[in-house]
Amino acid sequence: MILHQLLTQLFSSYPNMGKLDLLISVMAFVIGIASASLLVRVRGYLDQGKGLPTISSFIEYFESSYRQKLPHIPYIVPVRDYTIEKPWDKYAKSHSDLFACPQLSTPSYAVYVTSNPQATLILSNQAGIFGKPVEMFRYAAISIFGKQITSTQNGEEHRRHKRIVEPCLNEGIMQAGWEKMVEAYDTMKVGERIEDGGIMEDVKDCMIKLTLYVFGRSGSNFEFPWNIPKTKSGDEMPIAEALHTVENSMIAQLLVPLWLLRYFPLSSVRRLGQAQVSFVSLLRKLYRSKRLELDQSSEHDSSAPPKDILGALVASQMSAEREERLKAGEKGTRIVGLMESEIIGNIWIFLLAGHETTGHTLTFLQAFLAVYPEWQDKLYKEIKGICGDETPGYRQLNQLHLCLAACYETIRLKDIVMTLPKIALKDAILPYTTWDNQGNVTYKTHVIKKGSHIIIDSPALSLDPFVWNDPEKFDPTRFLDENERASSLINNFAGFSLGQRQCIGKRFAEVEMVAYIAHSIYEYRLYPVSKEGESEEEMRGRILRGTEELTLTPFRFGIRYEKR
Ligand code: HEM
Repeated sequence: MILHQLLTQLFSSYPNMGKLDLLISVMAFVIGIASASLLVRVRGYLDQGKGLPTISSFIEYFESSYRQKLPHIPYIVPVRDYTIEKPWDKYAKSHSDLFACPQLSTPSYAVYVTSNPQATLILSNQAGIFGKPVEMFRYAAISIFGKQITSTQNGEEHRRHKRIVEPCLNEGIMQAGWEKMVEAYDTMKVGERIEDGGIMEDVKDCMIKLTLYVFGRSGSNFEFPWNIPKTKSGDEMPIAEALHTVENSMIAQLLVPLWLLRYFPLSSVRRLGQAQVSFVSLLRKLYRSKRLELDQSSEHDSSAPPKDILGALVASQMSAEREERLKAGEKGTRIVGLMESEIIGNIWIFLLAGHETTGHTLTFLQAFLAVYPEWQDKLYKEIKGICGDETPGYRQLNQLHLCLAACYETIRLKDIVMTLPKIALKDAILPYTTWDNQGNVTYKTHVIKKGSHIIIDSPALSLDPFVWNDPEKFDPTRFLDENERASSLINNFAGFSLGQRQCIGKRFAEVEMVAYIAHSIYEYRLYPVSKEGESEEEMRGRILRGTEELTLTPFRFGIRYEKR
């Protein structure tokens, strides 16, 4: 209507011009103004980055799931400038640990990438000045089932989620996590036929199944067969199959709308939609029945906290509601804690953030141990020294320092999450350093305008030679307590992020990983499986490499498990 009126007015104002010519002229004028304002903005961001080395790009470069798949086109799609193979290289070449990264696709804000340790601490700890860029695609996409903690902004919204989510990862859940991992490990040995030794053909696939199994069993005691059968299409899928299918198609689940998945002409794609629908509907039913169960049991006995994550989440929510009722009496009708969709969203994020990260770390860890067998001997010595002839148990967890250090060292060298984006909520100043060929460092600062995005380049930070001795070397002892630099290194280690937004499942991941590694090294020696005609060097390169999917993802490789 408005458009019609505008056009009528326009045509009557220029009666001597043809309608088509007039329209073309107006469009050219609008495009010209838009391009000029874009250029002015980009120019502004170039000015903001003055004095810094620059990597320009036409695309939103920090959405990791796709950048590695694109061809390298300088200034347009500068794939090689951000290589995941050698993350520190770009800083080494430019002698600076802060870059300006103007992106034509995001003209409303400036973008920077940093690997500076002090800047990382400031960005992580000053939550009122640096928030989360929650409008970024990655955070918006993962809220498909309901808002969840990872995509909340610092402050009230994040506190509301954390208040409910954090208490559910309690001591009981940690112990259950250990027990379920041991159960998963035993199931895996049978499923992969390696009980008496043999080849695990696809380590990544096995570790993903393993951590999914742990999530399913500690999530809500779901039945989890090692080889999950496929149900007929059209049926509601059993939870293990729904979980497994959703997990296997994470990028499609996040990118493709549900209606398209459900009505797509190919049955294999429709199956993905069916898995999503089943997954959410099963979680909803479980949530409601858990509430009912806890409601009834609390009338008789409130002493035993639930030992499954869903139960603990529901208990945490119900306790927030009870607290509110006590405070407000009969008037206590205000909604507190999380809505049902947010509970589902948080269970989903536990799955998404929890099992793939842990599975990939365990895969890379086994690759490191297979190519550096001396570390297997050291781990075995620690495990035997602490557990003797008993198989490792949860009570020994806090003594297995080298096992835990090996997990940290793996994440240092193979940073699974890869980028930690932040947004300046106010104008701010960030430190950075430059250095000359002799290694003489100059400390500098840069003004960051409100609204700018700053990406913490955690893989590069973990390889910074000014922080880590011999950074490329796999050496877990750098994380041991007796090493005097260890505590300061751990405090600055960004593999689990830092500050208020640090990984909430860090301890759970540590429990799972130490349980697996302590059990497997206690029982087996691990050997890499080479391909025919492959040199030692090539084999190492192959099994230690990864690619970018949702997280840093190992390629397919096998490991021979030999019984000790
Ligand atoms: C080796 C395993 C893991 C690694 C390396 C890891 C790493 C990370 C990182 C780097 C972040 C920050 C992400 C960002 O700011 O965008 C994060 C956040 C998070 N992680 Fe993990 N994680 C691991 C395991 C887990 C597990 C097992 C769980 C759940 C049980 C979990 C749940 C979460 C949640 C809920 C957040 C969001 C926290 C918040 O925003 O307050 N993670 N993780």
